[in-house]
Amino acid sequence: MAAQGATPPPHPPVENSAFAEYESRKGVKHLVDTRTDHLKTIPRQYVLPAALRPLTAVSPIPLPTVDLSGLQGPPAWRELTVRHIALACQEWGFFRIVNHGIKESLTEEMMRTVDAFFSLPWEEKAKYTSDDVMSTVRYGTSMNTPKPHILQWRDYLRHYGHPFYTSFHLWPDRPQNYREVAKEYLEEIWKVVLDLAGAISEGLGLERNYIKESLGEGTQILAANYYPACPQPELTLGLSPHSDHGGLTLLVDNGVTGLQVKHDNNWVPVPHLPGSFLVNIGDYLEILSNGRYKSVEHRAVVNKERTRISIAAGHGPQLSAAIGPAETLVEQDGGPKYKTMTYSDFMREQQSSAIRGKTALEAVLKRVAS
Ligand SMILES: O=C(O)CCC(=O)C(=O)O
Ligand SMILES: [Fe+2]
Repeated sequence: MAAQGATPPPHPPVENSAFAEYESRKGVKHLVDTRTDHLKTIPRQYVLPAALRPLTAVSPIPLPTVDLSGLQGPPAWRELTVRHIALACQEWGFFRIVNHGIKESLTEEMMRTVDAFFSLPWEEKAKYTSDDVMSTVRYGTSMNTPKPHILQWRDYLRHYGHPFYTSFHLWPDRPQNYREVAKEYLEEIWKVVLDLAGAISEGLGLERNYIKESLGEGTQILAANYYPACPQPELTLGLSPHSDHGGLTLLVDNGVTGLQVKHDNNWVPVPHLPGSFLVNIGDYLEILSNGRYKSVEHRAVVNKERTRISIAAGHGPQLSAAIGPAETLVEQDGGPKYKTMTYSDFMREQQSSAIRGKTALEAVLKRVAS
């Protein structure tokens, strides 16, 4: 019992008595939709300790914006674009691309289709739940791991993309056009990723095809995130700080801001820019570049008014590939900074952790040091 006269708690008590473990597995959209009394406070399972709450963002600082059409231009223009990308990778690890060739109408259709998927009855989406973090198609809530953790205000759909023969037949078949739209979208994204891979290889002083060859058949993973409006956004997060395990992630949202990027130890909010994609460096490229480029921590905050949807497409090599630093860079640096391991082992480790940040990558670094 609280002592009389004690300081009141910093936020109103959370009305969560009926919110059982089983209910939380149904996710935040289900929680918000089924509360006819209008949820005013969030269940305590979502309340972060004070130190981890999203209070510390600084004002937006413009991210580098790269005009990708330069990669198709005359050699001097291409060279400038390659340098622009290299600088953005070095300084930020996060940048915007414009004139990337993906039709805005396709991105909008993909966004509507994803929205329609999340709007399906919970029982339909539940067909895709799985405790296996490597599952080909997976619908869930909070973080990817089934390990106990403070819950996050996020539902997600995650599945493999290119090469499509491994998973296409297992993707959601509702809404009816999901497979068709998602395939077209992911195919277009894959082309842009190959263009970027060529430019990034050159920027690192490697052959233009270096990253493309290292990707091989590749592993493309789509993560669609659904963050409903939240009555107490200051107490929780949509997605906790993490880096992406792949090399390059292409990200779009539905125009509702919420992404924050860690830059110079500050959380910087990233505003929406219509028609652009955000690109970020993930762990595989940090490893391949022997640490010249760093994967960047980012997180998603939620808000009181509007549902936010984001679609991230991550790209790494095929699962069986050994990931390690490029030989040429290792020679220049006098040794590898990361141990080589298979991409699937790395991904499993990263996706299983309930404390994210860059823990999986740090584990790889430690193995080299010891
Ligand atoms: O919602 C966002 O903006 C971030 C999503 C994200 O980081 C991810 O899915 O890996
Ligand atoms: Fe991410």
